[in-house]
Amino acid sequence: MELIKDLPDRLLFAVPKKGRLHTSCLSLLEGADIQFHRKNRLDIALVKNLPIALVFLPAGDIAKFVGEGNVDLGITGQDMVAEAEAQDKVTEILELGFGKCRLCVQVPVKGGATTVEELVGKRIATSFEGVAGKFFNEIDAKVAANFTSSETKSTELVFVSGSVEAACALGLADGIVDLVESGETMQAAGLHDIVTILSSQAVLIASKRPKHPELVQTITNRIKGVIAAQKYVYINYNVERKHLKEASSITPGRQAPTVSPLENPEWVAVSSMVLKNNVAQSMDALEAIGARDILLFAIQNCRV
Ligand SMILES: Nc1ncnc2c1ncn2[C@@H]1O[C@H](COP(=O)(O)OP(=O)(O)OP(=O)(O)O)[C@@H](O)[C@H]1O
Ligand SMILES: O=P(O)(O)OC[C@H]1O[C@H](OP(=O)(O)OP(=O)(O)O)[C@H](O)[C@@H]1O
Ligand SMILES: [Mg+2]
Repeated sequence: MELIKDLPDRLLFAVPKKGRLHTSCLSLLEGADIQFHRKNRLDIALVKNLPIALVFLPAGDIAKFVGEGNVDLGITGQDMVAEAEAQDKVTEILELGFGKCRLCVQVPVKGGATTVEELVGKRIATSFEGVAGKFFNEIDAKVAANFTSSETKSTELVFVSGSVEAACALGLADGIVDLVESGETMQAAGLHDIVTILSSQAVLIASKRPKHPELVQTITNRIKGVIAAQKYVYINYNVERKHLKEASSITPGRQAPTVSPLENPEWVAVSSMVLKNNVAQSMDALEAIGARDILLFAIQNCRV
């Protein structure tokens, strides 16, 4: 097959083929000008404008492929890296700011355990057998150490691949370990969280010895640019020269603000990058020192 023949010379970049991270990954690739056409049902797509092939894989398998060096680069959740026990086998290059969630121990609100220690010896449903197993092994050992009897209780893990929240209501488990973002699914199932095992977000990961290190750097720089462009906006305003010091402290920029002279020597034009989530406060503060014609621009892309 033509496509397979082309792969050895290309950097392989694994992205989630579906699910929560898929759409955000596609817009990241578009922002980084990584152009490809994915044929229907095909999980490999050659990039048209760079020597890269995208490999569409389940988010849960990506850390393993990157860790083993089968692919150079990947995007997945930090929870998946932990579950694959790949933290030491991959380099986490960049947090991507989406797919934010927490992996939590959850129990029924009514009549459930109030501490994780109370769950020792009981049944826990989860798709995160690795992380949850390690967590409860430690709790089991801690409880056993405080117990004089020689009998140690082990918490039983019950593997379920999805809809984990249903397990308690169905009588399959006494608690669960699963992801929480808004908390909507958990609340709808009559559960609440008693412990956060880990916090997670999507990350760009690379294998320890990538076959195409320069391309890894190029893609990293491009993705950094897209993320920075999403985080910042560009502000431009006029202010009296005598207020320039205050103005600069309101909008310091990443290095320093750009200051340009105006026809009126008592005034200057200032432009600067500002964090999007601070921008209303910055505009209020600028207005308060008499700045005029305050304009805000979206940044399409940048390198910082
Ligand atoms: N509700 C959520 N909010 C934010 N991020 C999430 C959420 N659920 C999952 N994630 C992140 O997305 C990753 C992939 O989860 P996703 O649900 O897409 O995979 P999956 O459960 O294997 O697939 P599917 O649910 O389609 O069967 C998770 O490992 C986690 O990092
Ligand atoms: O706190 P929330 O915003 O409600 O999100 C949490 C839910 O999202 C994920 O499920 P997903 O939609 O992937 O379904 P799944 O159980 O089939 O994996 C996760 O497993 C939780 O069930
Ligand atoms: Mg899911």
